[in-house]
Amino acid sequence: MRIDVVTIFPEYLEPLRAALLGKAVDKGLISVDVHDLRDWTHDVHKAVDDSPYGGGPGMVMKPQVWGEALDAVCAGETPRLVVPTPAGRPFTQRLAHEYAAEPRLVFACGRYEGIDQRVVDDASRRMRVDEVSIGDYVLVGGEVAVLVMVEAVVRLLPGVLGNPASAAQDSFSDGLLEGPSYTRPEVWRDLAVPEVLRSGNHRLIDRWRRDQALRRTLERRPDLLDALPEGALDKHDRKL
Ligand SMILES: Oc1ccccc1-c1ccno1
Repeated sequence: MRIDVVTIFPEYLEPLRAALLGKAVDKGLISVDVHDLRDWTHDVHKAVDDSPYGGGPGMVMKPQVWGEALDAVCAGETPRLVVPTPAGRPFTQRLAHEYAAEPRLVFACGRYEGIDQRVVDDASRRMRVDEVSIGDYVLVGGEVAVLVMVEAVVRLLPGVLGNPASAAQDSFSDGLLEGPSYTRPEVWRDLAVPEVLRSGNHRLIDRWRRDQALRRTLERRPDLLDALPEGALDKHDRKL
């Protein structure tokens, strides 16, 4: 997978070269190129924003600069363009899986009051464009959202995680939140590991884990239960 990021703060994306993601680059599983948007300015001040039409607070990122940058960065194999924005569709594990199947992703990091909408409208004439939110809160810029999305996507690629089964048992992989996890010692500060996990009875252990996941999902994210496909809950699940 080829990943490109366009930003006015390239240093914000340094974590993409560290740890798991850095290893994925070293293994040749992904390539990551970060581009400074200001490289496509032509004025001495390297201006990337301007006042909003219609008035209002803040500044809007200029279409000319973004247009030239995306023309250059998106050249070659047509990418899927992802634009983080608080006004975007939710970024979910399902969307992460979709992105993990893409050969090329380009991320456009907006700042200020956002990017002139015509940049998305123009790009949509040549490639698939997603305006995506990582949650219902406001950040200063899209860089942090890109770090979140790239990590969620790249960990799904074959060969990235040490144990591929981990991704298969993720929270959300079966539509539910993951239940609690435990490791040694058996008792810690008078708190004991649930006995069933030490029983060696894997049928009971699997049932207990499923019950814990259902209870946690019901308590914290009942909306996920409503979104489960027909037949996802068996008769035991429905008794909880
Ligand atoms: O708040 C933002 C500002 C710029 C770019 C993205 C965001 C955002 C907030 C939530 N998801 O994305």
